[in-house]
Amino acid sequence: MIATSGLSVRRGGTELFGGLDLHIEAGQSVRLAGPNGCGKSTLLAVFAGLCTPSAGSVTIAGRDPGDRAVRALRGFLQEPPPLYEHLTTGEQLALVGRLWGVRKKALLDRAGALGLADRRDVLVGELSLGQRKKLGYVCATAHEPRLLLLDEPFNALDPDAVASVTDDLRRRVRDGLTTVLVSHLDTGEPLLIDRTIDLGALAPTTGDGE
Ligand SMILES: Nc1ncnc2c1ncn2[C@@H]1O[C@H](COP(=O)(O)OP(=O)(O)OP(=O)(O)O)[C@@H](O)[C@H]1O
Repeated sequence: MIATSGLSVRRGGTELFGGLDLHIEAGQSVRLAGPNGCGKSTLLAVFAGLCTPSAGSVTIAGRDPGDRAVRALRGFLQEPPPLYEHLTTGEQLALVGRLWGVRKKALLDRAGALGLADRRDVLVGELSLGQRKKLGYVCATAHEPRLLLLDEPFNALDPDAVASVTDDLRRRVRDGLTTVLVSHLDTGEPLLIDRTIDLGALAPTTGDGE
């Protein structure tokens, strides 16, 4: 599903990943680990087509990460989730549903199951951090992606929400979803992680700034 060859990314005067060769097979669940600043979010951004490598290459399902077809198979829960502050929760879901051809009701039901039922007519800008995270999760998974990039999906979630999101993810993983997860939180619940990649073990090199 994901392949990198000789991948390096220059950010903030630091060269990250040092020529990383990586293969993540379809259906695998991978956790990116390592200390603050080692490049976990940056690697997700590369997989999302939002950050261009300074060296090497990356493909998703054999294509460039920015390819249109890749966008349809990939979901990305960013930290923080990009949402429209001036839309209501219901309008945000309707917008995402329209983009992907998914019924608004189905998305409202999923949001309701995460405890957002009474937030439907509330502006996104007036949601709490945890509520935004839940909404971001529903949006990121609205089109039933085959690849899901997750940046701190459990941040700010209460224990019930952690359990609900974990259950949802486990179901998707069992159905063949490929996941790349960044999380500092040990939820205490196995997420069916096949492999942990320690980016901290790849020493960054410092040089001229970007
Ligand atoms: N927008 C940016 N512009 C310049 N440098 C950046 C930018 N975002 C991140 N960096 C730098 O890139 C490096 C990797 O950052 P990144 O956020 O990917 O690390 P991380 O492992 O996800 O960290 P954390 O665990 O704190 O979330 C850091 O040295 C950081 O300063």
